Amino acid sequence: MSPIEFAEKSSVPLLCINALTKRYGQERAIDRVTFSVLPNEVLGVIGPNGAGKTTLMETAVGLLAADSGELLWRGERLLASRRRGLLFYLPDGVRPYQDQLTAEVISFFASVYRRSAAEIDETLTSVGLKPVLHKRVHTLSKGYNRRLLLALGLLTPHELVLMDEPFDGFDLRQTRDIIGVLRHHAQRGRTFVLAIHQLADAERVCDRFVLLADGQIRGLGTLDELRAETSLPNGSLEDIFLALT
Ligand SMILES: Nc1ncnc2c1ncn2[C@@H]1O[C@H](COP(=O)(O)OP(=O)(O)OP(=O)(O)O)[C@@H](O)[C@H]1O
Repeated sequence: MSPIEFAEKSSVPLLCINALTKRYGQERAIDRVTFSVLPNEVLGVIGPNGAGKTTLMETAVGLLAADSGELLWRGERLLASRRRGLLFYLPDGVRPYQDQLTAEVISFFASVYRRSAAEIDETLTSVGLKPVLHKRVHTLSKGYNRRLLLALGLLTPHELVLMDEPFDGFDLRQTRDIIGVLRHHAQRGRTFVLAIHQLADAERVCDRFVLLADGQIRGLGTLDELRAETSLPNGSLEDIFLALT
């Protein structure tokens, strides 16, 4: 592919979310949310508790039915029936196959997606899961359960992986390691959408940000774009979020 073809291909959004709205009764948990996800980026959906991050992810992947709005995949309408094959979603706080050994869960997932022994080994090493392979999933600590979820996400072939609070349960050093893993996979062709409420973590891992409050987008762009928009040339993501909400 020539450099020009590559640039053109890269500038087509992988996913466009157009005016997505989801109500619970009278409450609009997300309200006409519109943004694009670019190939190979790490996009952060940032917002405080109750902002609508989980609802946005679950509506986008089709777990919840939207009240209105649509999704486009590489410019074409994406029906709910095709989403499972294109988008992989890692929810917050689930424990997959609780009674199984961690090694068995990994091995099952890897066989479904035909991963080689080398790919499995690399994934287990990168997320630091090897010390607990002999343990049953329900006995894993919160941080190790999170590592298991990350490993499962990385073993899938999906181009776009959405993760709800991927750093929850990690200390500073573990968060830094996992940020490195996600950035490495983004460089190799994966795209990530991460719902994060810790602004400092988000600032370190994400290329661009969707700032969400009360179900509505309050800001969208790179840190530099958001700094320019808020006239805060040296502002942190936290400063920007406070200025916009
Ligand atoms: N099943 C539900 N029924 C009714 N209201 C709901 C339901 N799930 C979420 N909500 C409401 O929708 C709004 C958005 O919630 P959501 O869980 O999407 O936010 P969030 O940003 O993911 O929050 P957190 O960071 O606390 O997980 C909140 O006001 C919440 O109370």
